[in-house]
Amino acid sequence: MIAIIGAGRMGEALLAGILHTGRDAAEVLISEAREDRAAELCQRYGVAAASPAEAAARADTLLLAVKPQDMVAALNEIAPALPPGRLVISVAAGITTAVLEKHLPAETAVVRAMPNTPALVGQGMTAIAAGTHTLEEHLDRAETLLRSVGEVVRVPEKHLDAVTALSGSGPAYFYLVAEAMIEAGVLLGLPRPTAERLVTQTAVGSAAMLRDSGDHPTLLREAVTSPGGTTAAALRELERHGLRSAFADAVEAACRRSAELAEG
Ligand SMILES: NC(=O)C1=CN([C@@H]2O[C@H](COP(=O)(O)OP(=O)(O)OC[C@H]3O[C@@H](n4cnc5c(N)ncnc54)[C@H](OP(=O)(O)O)[C@@H]3O)[C@@H](O)[C@H]2O)C=CC1
Ligand SMILES: O=C(O)[C@@H]1CCC=N1
Repeated sequence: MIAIIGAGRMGEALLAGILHTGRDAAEVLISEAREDRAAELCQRYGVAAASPAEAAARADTLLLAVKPQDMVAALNEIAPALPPGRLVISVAAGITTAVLEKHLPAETAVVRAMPNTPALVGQGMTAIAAGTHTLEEHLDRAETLLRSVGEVVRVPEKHLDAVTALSGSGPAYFYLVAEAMIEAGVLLGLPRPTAERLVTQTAVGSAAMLRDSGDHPTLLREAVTSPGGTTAAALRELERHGLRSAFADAVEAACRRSAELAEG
């Protein structure tokens, strides 16, 4: 039995992804603070709801997806009901395995994970790191579970704030670029639905090339950039507006914020 504690946006993405891979809904519990949200998800996905303590007592694997600011309160709710031998996976930004272990019974196996919302469609990217009492078997279990919603990599925990800044928050950066491109198309007089369709399929096609061609992004970009052509004119403007340093600063800010969230 798996329990998802905190079924907000990320919790739902993981829930949908896990069920999509054929796991029986009777084997999944959700625990969600907002009752109307819990009822809606139970109806949509056919899972049952439980209190955090009941979920802790019944599930072998607990997936904690509450906001970092709510994590200690959630840990305090589940800790008294958690039998030995359970696996606790947290997806909260910034919350270290040391914090998780401090608020759980001694020797609890914890895994800190950083997924992203494309898990909802089975295209997530998750990085995982082990806690002090986490055995290979626990990491394998976490990896198998999270692989049901996309790709998984193992990283040392010291890299998880950077991972959070890059792939955890990353979908938002791509969506912002998509929004900006759609607006630029509308500015040039394209009907909005046409601009949306052009940008969406361009994003999908570019992502497929990035993943499947085996070529570095630089090579792919160069292949689009004809000498003296339109792309070179556009890229010069993006460089002039500091796109690369904007990304460097943005990702650094996200990494710093992730580290701050650990401090509560
Ligand atoms: N959104 C994303 O793309 C990603 C998010 N994450 C991490 O996932 C976590 C959740 O983020 P997100 O889904 O965006 O946030 P949400 O606020 O959408 O979801 C969290 C949910 O948990 C509920 N909740 C709070 N406390 C408890 C509790 N004790 N027991 C049960 N439910 C509780 C909240 O209710 P209420 O609103 O009433 O507080 C809310 O519905 C965060 O820690 C975030 O860092 C990780 C990777 C990506
Ligand atoms: O914005 C956040 O804090 C969370 C963590 C990564 C993505 N969303």
